[in-house]
Amino acid sequence: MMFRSVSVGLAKHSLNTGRIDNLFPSRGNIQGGLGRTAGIVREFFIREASLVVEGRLTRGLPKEVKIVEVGPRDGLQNEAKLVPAGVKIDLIEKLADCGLKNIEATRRIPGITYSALVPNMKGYEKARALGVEEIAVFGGASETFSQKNINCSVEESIKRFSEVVEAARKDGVRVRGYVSCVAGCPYEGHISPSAVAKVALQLYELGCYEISLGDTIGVGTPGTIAAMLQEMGIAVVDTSVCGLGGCPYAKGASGNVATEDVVYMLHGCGIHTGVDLNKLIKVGNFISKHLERSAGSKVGLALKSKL
Ligand SMILES: CC(C)(COP(=O)([O-])OP(=O)([O-])OC[C@H]1O[C@@H](n2cnc3c(N)ncnc32)[C@H](O)[C@@H]1OP(=O)([O-])[O-])[C@@H](O)C(=O)NCCC(=O)NCCSC(=O)C[C@@](C)(O)CC(=O)[O-]
Repeated sequence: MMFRSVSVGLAKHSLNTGRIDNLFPSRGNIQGGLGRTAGIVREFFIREASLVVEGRLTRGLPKEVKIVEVGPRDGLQNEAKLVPAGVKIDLIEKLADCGLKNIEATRRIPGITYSALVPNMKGYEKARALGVEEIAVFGGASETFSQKNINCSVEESIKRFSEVVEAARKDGVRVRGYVSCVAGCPYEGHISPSAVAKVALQLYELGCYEISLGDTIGVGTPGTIAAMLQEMGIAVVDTSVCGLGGCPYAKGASGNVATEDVVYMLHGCGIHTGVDLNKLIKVGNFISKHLERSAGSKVGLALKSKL
């Protein structure tokens, strides 16, 4: 079995420039006249660019990555300020216009796959009534988180999902499976890779076409993620515009990795996403303005004044 999707933690940590800097020792090519920070940043980009050209940085990486944009659902679910339906619809349409082809939401535009989160048959019936073509069932690798999030044990959740997946199969609806707390739980702490593998396998065997492994509270490191995954080669990443979101049932959830930052990093590594970064940054500004907060993406902040 190959898990093709990892959300949040792995991407978050691979964006950490400290770690990247440690990997590539300085070649001392800072241009004179630049300030210290600008010099370091410039040096980093020069080094990164030359490594991309040499192929050392990108060897073994996929040519293309599918981004699953979760901003309109996960991103807004924890907002104190009510986001009117009109703003949500605008957000979804603007995200689609950036080239994002997979968006977690319930607004439909031809050619875009919209998915809705479904915990049980009642949720499935509501999603079907809205005409969604894809749903996601969401379980957890931690018993306590499962109880807090969906009010049942992990075992009971799998029973509920089996009914949902069976109904979806009959209706020709695709089902994605989420496993939360794969790198740690806010209530139980360490979660063993075998607990993650067990739930992931159950979801896969039920018929989920893709399993999204969520580091719900953002505690994973390359070390913990590598211990969990036997096969790497991940080419699907869940992200949220502006880094919005976080599960309200996971205390300490630190939000999601920002779509803008992931797209920037992937493009910088020569990996195709089909997403227009400039447009995406504008969408980030649009929703940040509405939520009255500064952009949650580093790239959004850095490039804001240039657009
Ligand atoms: C799952 C339930 C509904 C179980 O809730 P429950 O109380 O165990 O359900 P129940 O079957 O006993 O029913 C109780 C009442 O809820 C109603 N009900 C039952 N089901 C539904 C439904 N689907 N839609 C609307 N209403 C529903 C049902 O009809 C009944 O209403 P009453 O008859 O008493 O008036 C509840 O625990 C719940 O709503 N949990 C919230 C889950 C949630 O939204 N979590 C956040 C998203 S998960 C996340 O963010 C993590 C993720 C996915 O992003 C990945 C990651 O980062 O890790």
